[in-house]
Amino acid sequence: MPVASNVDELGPEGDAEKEGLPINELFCSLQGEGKFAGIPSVFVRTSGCNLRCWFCDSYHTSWEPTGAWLSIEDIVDEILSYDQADHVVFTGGEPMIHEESVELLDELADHGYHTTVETNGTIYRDAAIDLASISPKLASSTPTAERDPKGDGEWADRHKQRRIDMDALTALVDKYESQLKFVVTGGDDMVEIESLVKRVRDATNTTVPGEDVLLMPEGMTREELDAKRNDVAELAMEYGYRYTPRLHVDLWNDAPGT
Ligand SMILES: C[S@@+](CC[C@H](N)C(=O)[O-])C[C@H]1O[C@@H](n2cnc3c(N)ncnc32)[C@H](O)[C@@H]1O
Ligand SMILES: Nc1nc2[nH]cc(C(=O)O)c2c(=O)[nH]1
Ligand code: SF4
Ligand SMILES: [Mg+2]
Repeated sequence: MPVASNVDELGPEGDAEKEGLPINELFCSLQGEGKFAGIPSVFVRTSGCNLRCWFCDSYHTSWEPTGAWLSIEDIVDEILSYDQADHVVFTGGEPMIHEESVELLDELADHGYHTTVETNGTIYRDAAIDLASISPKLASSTPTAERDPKGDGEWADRHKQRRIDMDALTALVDKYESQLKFVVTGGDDMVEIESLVKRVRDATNTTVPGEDVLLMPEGMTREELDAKRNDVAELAMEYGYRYTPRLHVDLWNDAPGT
Protein backbone atom coordinates (compact mmCIF):
# COMPACT_ATOMS: atom_id res chain seq x y z
CA MET A 1 0.00 0.00 0.00
CA PRO A 2 1.57 3.30 -1.03
CA VAL A 3 2.18 6.12 1.40
CA ALA A 4 -0.02 9.02 0.36
CA SER A 5 0.56 12.24 2.22
CA ASN A 6 2.61 14.04 4.82
CA VAL A 7 1.06 14.26 8.22
CA ASP A 8 2.42 17.12 10.28
CA GLU A 9 1.11 16.73 13.79
CA LEU A 10 0.12 13.18 14.63
CA GLY A 11 -0.35 12.54 18.28
CA PRO A 12 -2.98 12.04 20.95
CA GLU A 13 -4.39 15.49 20.09
CA GLY A 14 -3.49 15.68 16.40
CA ASP A 15 -6.09 13.27 15.02
CA ALA A 16 -9.06 14.19 17.18
CA GLU A 17 -11.20 15.35 14.28
CA LYS A 18 -10.21 12.73 11.72
CA GLU A 19 -11.98 9.45 11.15
CA GLY A 20 -10.14 6.18 10.77
CA LEU A 21 -6.40 5.81 11.26
CA PRO A 22 -3.28 7.27 9.61
CA ILE A 23 -1.65 4.24 7.99
CA ASN A 24 1.99 4.31 6.97
CA GLU A 25 2.09 0.79 5.53
CA LEU A 26 0.13 -2.44 5.47
CA PHE A 27 1.77 -5.68 4.30
CA CYS A 28 2.07 -9.42 4.92
CA SER A 29 5.31 -10.87 6.27
CA LEU A 30 6.61 -13.17 9.01
CA GLN A 31 6.47 -11.86 12.55
CA GLY A 32 10.13 -11.03 13.02
CA GLU A 33 10.27 -10.37 16.75
CA GLY A 34 9.14 -11.89 20.00
CA LYS A 35 7.50 -15.13 21.10
CA PHE A 36 5.54 -15.48 17.83
CA ALA A 37 8.56 -14.93 15.56
CA GLY A 38 8.15 -16.82 12.29
CA ILE A 39 4.34 -16.73 12.10
CA PRO A 40 2.80 -15.30 8.89
CA SER A 41 1.15 -12.05 9.90
CA VAL A 42 -0.45 -8.97 8.39
CA PHE A 43 1.30 -5.82 9.62
CA VAL A 44 -0.66 -2.60 10.05
CA ARG A 45 1.64 0.33 10.75
CA THR A 46 0.05 3.52 12.04
CA SER A 47 1.80 6.87 11.78
CA GLY A 48 2.61 9.19 14.68
CA CYS A 49 4.43 8.62 17.95
CA ASN A 50 4.66 10.29 21.36
CA LEU A 51 8.38 9.37 21.67
CA ARG A 52 11.44 9.90 19.46
CA CYS A 53 13.97 7.08 19.93
CA TRP A 54 17.21 8.00 18.16
CA PHE A 55 17.37 4.49 16.67
CA CYS A 56 13.75 4.30 15.50
CA ASP A 57 13.62 1.92 12.52
CA SER A 58 10.29 3.46 11.45
CA TYR A 59 11.48 7.03 10.89
CA HIS A 60 8.48 7.90 8.72
CA THR A 61 6.07 7.20 11.56
CA SER A 62 7.93 9.11 14.28
CA TRP A 63 10.51 11.69 13.22
CA GLU A 64 8.75 12.52 9.93
CA PRO A 65 5.31 10.92 10.08
CA THR A 66 3.67 10.15 6.77
CA GLY A 67 0.59 8.14 5.98
CA ALA A 68 -2.84 7.96 4.44
CA TRP A 69 -6.00 8.22 6.50
CA LEU A 70 -7.99 5.03 5.99
CA SER A 71 -11.36 4.09 7.40
CA ILE A 72 -11.53 1.10 9.75
CA GLU A 73 -13.60 -0.70 7.11
CA ASP A 74 -10.95 -0.19 4.40
CA ILE A 75 -8.18 -1.33 6.74
CA VAL A 76 -10.09 -4.50 7.62
CA ASP A 77 -10.82 -5.19 3.93
CA GLU A 78 -7.14 -4.89 3.09
CA ILE A 79 -6.18 -7.22 5.95
CA LEU A 80 -8.77 -9.76 4.79
CA SER A 81 -7.23 -9.75 1.30
CA TYR A 82 -4.20 -11.63 2.72
CA ASP A 83 -5.84 -14.99 3.28
CA GLN A 84 -2.59 -16.77 4.25
CA ALA A 85 -2.38 -15.07 7.67
CA ASP A 86 -4.56 -15.34 10.76
CA HIS A 87 -2.34 -13.12 12.90
CA VAL A 88 -2.34 -9.33 12.74
CA VAL A 89 0.52 -7.25 14.12
CA PHE A 90 -0.67 -3.74 14.92
CA THR A 91 2.28 -1.41 15.18
CA GLY A 92 3.56 2.07 14.34
CA GLY A 93 4.65 4.63 15.27
CA GLU A 94 2.80 4.24 18.50
CA PRO A 95 -0.55 2.62 17.70
CA MET A 96 -2.00 3.27 21.17
CA ILE A 97 -1.99 7.07 20.75
CA HIS A 98 -5.00 6.65 18.43
CA GLU A 99 -8.42 6.24 20.00
CA GLU A 100 -9.72 4.46 16.89
CA SER A 101 -7.24 1.65 17.45
CA VAL A 102 -9.76 0.17 19.85
CA GLU A 103 -12.40 -0.08 17.14
CA LEU A 104 -9.99 -1.70 14.69
CA LEU A 105 -8.85 -4.28 17.27
CA ASP A 106 -12.44 -5.12 18.20
CA GLU A 107 -13.29 -5.62 14.51
CA LEU A 108 -10.28 -7.88 14.05
CA ALA A 109 -11.33 -9.97 17.05
CA ASP A 110 -14.80 -10.33 15.51
CA HIS A 111 -13.12 -11.69 12.37
CA GLY A 112 -11.22 -14.25 14.45
CA TYR A 113 -7.73 -12.77 14.13
CA HIS A 114 -5.04 -13.15 16.75
CA THR A 115 -3.81 -9.62 17.45
CA THR A 116 -0.41 -8.54 18.67
CA VAL A 117 0.00 -4.88 19.54
CA GLU A 118 3.53 -3.53 19.38
CA THR A 119 3.62 -0.65 21.86
CA ASN A 120 6.09 1.43 23.83
CA GLY A 121 3.95 0.87 26.94
CA THR A 122 3.19 4.51 27.75
CA ILE A 123 -0.55 4.40 26.95
CA TYR A 124 -3.19 1.97 28.19
CA ARG A 125 -6.41 1.30 26.30
CA ASP A 126 -9.08 -1.32 26.86
CA ALA A 127 -9.21 -3.31 23.60
CA ALA A 128 -9.27 -6.81 22.08
CA ILE A 129 -5.53 -7.46 22.37
CA ASP A 130 -4.27 -11.06 22.42
CA LEU A 131 -0.63 -10.17 23.02
CA ALA A 132 0.63 -6.83 24.28
CA SER A 133 4.17 -6.73 22.96
CA ILE A 134 5.54 -3.98 25.15
CA SER A 135 8.89 -2.39 24.41
CA PRO A 136 9.61 0.06 27.25
CA LYS A 137 12.19 2.60 26.22
CA LEU A 138 15.45 2.78 28.15
CA ALA A 139 17.62 5.84 28.83
CA SER A 140 19.89 4.68 25.99
CA SER A 141 17.08 5.42 23.49
CA THR A 142 17.12 9.17 24.26
CA PRO A 143 17.70 11.39 21.21
CA THR A 144 20.53 13.48 22.60
CA ALA A 145 22.00 16.19 20.39
CA GLU A 146 24.81 13.81 19.32
CA ARG A 147 22.40 11.02 18.34
CA ASP A 148 19.43 12.98 17.00
CA PRO A 149 18.70 11.78 13.43
CA LYS A 150 16.97 15.04 12.54
CA GLY A 151 17.82 18.02 14.76
CA ASP A 152 19.91 18.96 17.79
CA GLY A 153 18.25 17.15 20.64
CA GLU A 154 15.02 19.18 20.68
CA TRP A 155 13.03 16.05 21.60
CA ALA A 156 15.35 14.79 24.35
CA ASP A 157 13.47 16.29 27.31
CA ARG A 158 10.00 15.26 26.10
CA HIS A 159 11.28 11.77 25.33
CA LYS A 160 12.85 11.42 28.80
CA GLN A 161 9.71 12.67 30.52
CA ARG A 162 7.35 10.38 28.63
CA ARG A 163 9.26 7.16 28.04
CA ILE A 164 8.20 5.33 31.24
CA ASP A 165 4.68 5.50 32.63
CA MET A 166 4.48 2.89 35.37
CA ASP A 167 0.68 3.09 35.62
CA ALA A 168 0.18 2.41 31.91
CA LEU A 169 2.87 -0.29 31.88
CA THR A 170 1.39 -2.07 34.88
CA ALA A 171 -2.16 -1.85 33.51
CA LEU A 172 -1.04 -3.41 30.20
CA VAL A 173 0.75 -6.27 32.00
CA ASP A 174 -2.17 -6.83 34.37
CA LYS A 175 -4.84 -6.85 31.68
CA TYR A 176 -3.21 -8.64 28.72
CA GLU A 177 -1.00 -11.57 27.95
CA SER A 178 2.24 -9.69 27.46
CA GLN A 179 5.92 -9.74 26.69
CA LEU A 180 8.45 -7.08 27.70
CA LYS A 181 10.79 -6.62 24.75
CA PHE A 182 13.83 -4.46 25.47
CA VAL A 183 16.00 -3.01 22.73
CA VAL A 184 19.56 -3.63 23.94
CA THR A 185 22.34 -1.35 22.77
CA GLY A 186 24.93 -2.99 25.05
CA GLY A 187 25.63 -4.50 28.47
CA ASP A 188 25.24 -1.10 30.14
CA ASP A 189 21.48 -1.34 29.56
CA MET A 190 21.13 -4.29 31.95
CA VAL A 191 21.07 -2.29 35.19
CA GLU A 192 18.05 -0.34 33.99
CA ILE A 193 16.34 -3.44 32.57
CA GLU A 194 16.74 -5.31 35.88
CA SER A 195 15.38 -2.35 37.80
CA LEU A 196 12.38 -1.89 35.46
CA VAL A 197 11.51 -5.58 35.52
CA LYS A 198 11.60 -5.50 39.32
CA ARG A 199 9.36 -2.43 39.44
CA VAL A 200 6.85 -4.08 37.08
CA ARG A 201 6.94 -7.34 39.08
CA ASP A 202 6.35 -5.42 42.33
CA ALA A 203 3.45 -3.42 40.88
CA THR A 204 1.56 -6.06 38.91
CA ASN A 205 -0.99 -8.59 40.10
CA THR A 206 0.37 -11.25 37.74
CA THR A 207 3.73 -12.95 37.54
CA VAL A 208 6.26 -11.91 34.93
CA PRO A 209 8.43 -14.97 34.26
CA GLY A 210 11.89 -14.53 32.76
CA GLU A 211 10.68 -16.13 29.53
CA ASP A 212 8.33 -13.15 29.02
CA VAL A 213 11.21 -10.69 29.27
CA LEU A 214 12.93 -10.47 25.91
CA LEU A 215 16.26 -8.97 24.94
CA MET A 216 16.44 -7.78 21.33
CA PRO A 217 19.65 -6.44 19.78
CA GLU A 218 19.47 -2.87 18.52
CA GLY A 219 20.11 -2.66 14.79
CA MET A 220 18.37 -1.68 11.57
CA THR A 221 20.72 -3.57 9.25
CA ARG A 222 22.27 -7.04 9.13
CA GLU A 223 25.68 -5.50 9.69
CA GLU A 224 24.56 -3.71 12.84
CA LEU A 225 22.98 -6.91 14.16
CA ASP A 226 26.07 -8.95 13.26
CA ALA A 227 28.01 -6.72 15.63
CA LYS A 228 25.56 -7.11 18.55
CA ARG A 229 23.44 -10.26 18.42
CA ASN A 230 25.89 -12.65 20.10
CA ASP A 231 26.56 -10.26 22.98
CA VAL A 232 22.81 -9.84 23.54
CA ALA A 233 22.25 -13.62 23.37
CA GLU A 234 24.93 -14.05 26.05
CA LEU A 235 23.22 -11.43 28.23
CA ALA A 236 19.90 -13.29 27.88
CA MET A 237 21.54 -16.51 29.09
CA GLU A 238 23.31 -14.74 31.94
CA TYR A 239 20.19 -12.97 33.27
CA GLY A 240 17.60 -15.69 32.59
CA TYR A 241 15.66 -13.76 29.96
CA ARG A 242 14.59 -14.73 26.43
CA TYR A 243 16.56 -13.65 23.36
CA THR A 244 14.60 -12.51 20.37
CA PRO A 245 16.00 -12.21 16.87
CA ARG A 246 14.94 -9.62 14.32
CA LEU A 247 14.09 -12.12 11.60
CA HIS A 248 13.01 -9.51 9.05
CA VAL A 249 16.43 -7.89 9.32
CA ASP A 250 18.26 -11.24 9.19
CA LEU A 251 16.19 -12.38 6.18
CA TRP A 252 15.52 -9.18 4.23
CA ASN A 253 17.71 -6.51 5.80
CA ASP A 254 14.54 -4.62 6.89
CA ALA A 255 13.54 -3.80 3.30
CA PRO A 256 10.21 -1.92 2.97
CA GLY A 257 7.21 -4.23 3.30
CA THR A 258 9.05 -6.83 5.41
C1 LIG B 1 8.95 0.88 15.43
S1 LIG B 1 8.41 0.23 16.96
C2 LIG B 1 6.66 0.56 16.91
C3 LIG B 1 5.92 0.15 18.15
C4 LIG B 1 6.17 1.01 19.39
N1 LIG B 1 6.28 2.38 19.09
C5 LIG B 1 7.39 0.53 20.13
O1 LIG B 1 8.41 1.21 20.11
O2 LIG B 1 7.29 -0.55 20.74
C6 LIG B 1 8.43 -1.57 16.69
C7 LIG B 1 9.49 -2.34 17.43
O3 LIG B 1 10.75 -2.05 16.86
C8 LIG B 1 11.68 -1.84 17.90
N2 LIG B 1 12.78 -1.05 17.33
C9 LIG B 1 12.71 0.16 16.77
N3 LIG B 1 13.91 0.55 16.29
C10 LIG B 1 14.75 -0.48 16.56
C11 LIG B 1 16.13 -0.69 16.31
N4 LIG B 1 16.91 0.22 15.70
N5 LIG B 1 16.67 -1.86 16.70
C12 LIG B 1 15.91 -2.80 17.35
N6 LIG B 1 14.61 -2.65 17.60
C13 LIG B 1 14.04 -1.50 17.22
C14 LIG B 1 10.85 -1.19 18.98
O4 LIG B 1 11.45 -1.24 20.26
C15 LIG B 1 9.59 -2.03 18.92
O5 LIG B 1 9.74 -3.22 19.65
N1 LIG C 1 8.63 -8.79 9.95
C1 LIG C 1 8.47 -7.82 10.87
N2 LIG C 1 8.22 -8.18 12.14
C2 LIG C 1 7.99 -7.19 13.03
N3 LIG C 1 7.65 -7.31 14.33
C3 LIG C 1 7.44 -6.10 14.85
C4 LIG C 1 7.65 -5.15 13.85
C5 LIG C 1 7.38 -3.71 14.06
O1 LIG C 1 7.86 -2.87 13.31
O2 LIG C 1 6.64 -3.42 15.01
C6 LIG C 1 8.01 -5.82 12.69
C7 LIG C 1 8.33 -5.47 11.35
O3 LIG C 1 8.46 -4.30 10.95
N4 LIG C 1 8.53 -6.50 10.47
S1 SF4 D 1 8.54 4.49 20.50
FE1 SF4 D 1 8.58 3.06 18.76
S2 SF4 D 1 7.84 4.23 16.97
FE2 SF4 D 1 8.23 5.70 18.63
S3 SF4 D 1 10.24 6.47 18.16
FE3 SF4 D 1 10.52 4.76 19.61
S4 SF4 D 1 10.77 2.91 18.33
FE4 SF4 D 1 9.99 4.56 17.01
MG1 LIG E 1 9.81 -2.93 12.52
